[in-house]
Amino acid sequence: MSSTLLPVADARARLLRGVIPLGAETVALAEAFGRVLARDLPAMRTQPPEAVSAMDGYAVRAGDLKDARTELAIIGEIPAGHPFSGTLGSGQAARIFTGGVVPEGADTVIVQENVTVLDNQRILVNRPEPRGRNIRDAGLDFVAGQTVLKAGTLLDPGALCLAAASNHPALSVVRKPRVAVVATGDELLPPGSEPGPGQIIASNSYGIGAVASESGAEVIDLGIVSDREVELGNALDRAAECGCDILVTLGGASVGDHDLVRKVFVDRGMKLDFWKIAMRPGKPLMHGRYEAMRVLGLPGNPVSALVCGLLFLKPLVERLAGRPASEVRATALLETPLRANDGREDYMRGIARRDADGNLKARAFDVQDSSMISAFARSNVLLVRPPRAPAANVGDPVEVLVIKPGTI
Ligand SMILES: Nc1nc2c(c(=O)[nH]1)N[C@H]1C(S)=C(S)[C@@H](COP(=O)(O)OP(=O)(O)OC[C@H]3O[C@@H](n4cnc5c(N)ncnc54)[C@H](O)[C@@H]3O)O[C@H]1N2
Ligand code: MOO
Repeated sequence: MSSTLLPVADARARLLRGVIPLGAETVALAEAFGRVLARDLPAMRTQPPEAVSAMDGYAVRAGDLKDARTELAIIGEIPAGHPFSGTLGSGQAARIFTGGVVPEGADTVIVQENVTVLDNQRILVNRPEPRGRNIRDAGLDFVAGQTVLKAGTLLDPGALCLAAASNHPALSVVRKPRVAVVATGDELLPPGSEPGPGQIIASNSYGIGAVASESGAEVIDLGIVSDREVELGNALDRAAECGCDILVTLGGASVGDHDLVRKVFVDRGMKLDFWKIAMRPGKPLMHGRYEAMRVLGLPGNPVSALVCGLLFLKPLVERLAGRPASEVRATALLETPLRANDGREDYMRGIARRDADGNLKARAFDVQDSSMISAFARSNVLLVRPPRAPAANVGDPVEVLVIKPGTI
């Protein structure tokens, strides 16, 4: 049966084929953290705008400092933001502070630790310094018109600082993908409810919403709808009306009499791209297009939804958001044996750790039921078992998809 299922790599390639970053919008600098620059950013000014002192000390002429110790006359004081209007002549010094503009005539700054103050008009420079010491030339950091950040840059703390210093109060960034999430199922209630017989708490929206927003999306929670055609159809309309780029459905993806998502959506005009992939967990994954919107149907089992979210929703959102793919994989050595795999690529919940020698070791949990949220929450990796992988022994290499990068 599994030979008819679409391989995971093919499904991912189909999903991402031709996907390019969304259009641009302008946001204030204070809102731009984590966004992606839509255009090259030119500096609107030169930094520093003039030669400035890198230290607290005295601006001098290096040519005056021939002797081991030189006495100089102080002609003024230059704090940052208060340039000196005069010119420094031979035998003269100006008190200067870090960031102060180096006055005309001066070419060197002596740190105050190397100076003896004789009185408030004279100093003794205790040792000569090479010309240019402790001066930041104009344009050391960047010059006006220079491209300081390239289109596609993720606006991290350093990039934001640079954009601000270049005098941009707002930035043109890639629009955030809008991702609507709808949970389907008669048995579902929101957290904080008092479930009746057969009812459970809908958890998947929270995990999937987090995957989407972590990947750069704006998430719109469309709540819970029952397994009724009219409600599912309404959810599709609501997502399309709110201009969503992606609608994620949770549950109702399989073959049961109440698994209606695909049927209802196809009846309403969704173009089905694929349904059912050779993956465990996550076999009933569905992808389609409805008008301008992509539809990703994730299975209802919480672990299936989360694994599909990481493998499909995350790279799709990242691509639309203009972000680099953040998926991290590594090779680990097995700490426990694994059985031979069947025809579905298996993503086993497990734990990886570094041993005393720095080798990455991984083990899968004994029970791999796709309903077990607790096991997923404890995992820091998924052990990836290709279709038909033979049994593996302790010490054999295994590919791991790292889901908590900070932990190994
Ligand atoms: N005869 C077959 N039965 C099933 C097959 C199959 O091939 N033949 N596939 C199984 C696999 S694999 C999966 S995965 C599940 C997924 O099915 P659905 O996507 O239709 O999911 P549901 O039936 O709606 O729910 C499954 C399970 O998860 C719970 N659930 C659903 N939504 C949520 C939510 N938002 N938060 C928490 N838990 C949720 C739901 O109550 C069910 O227990 O189908 C197998 N069956
Ligand atoms: O594919 Mo289902 O996701 O095995 O549980």
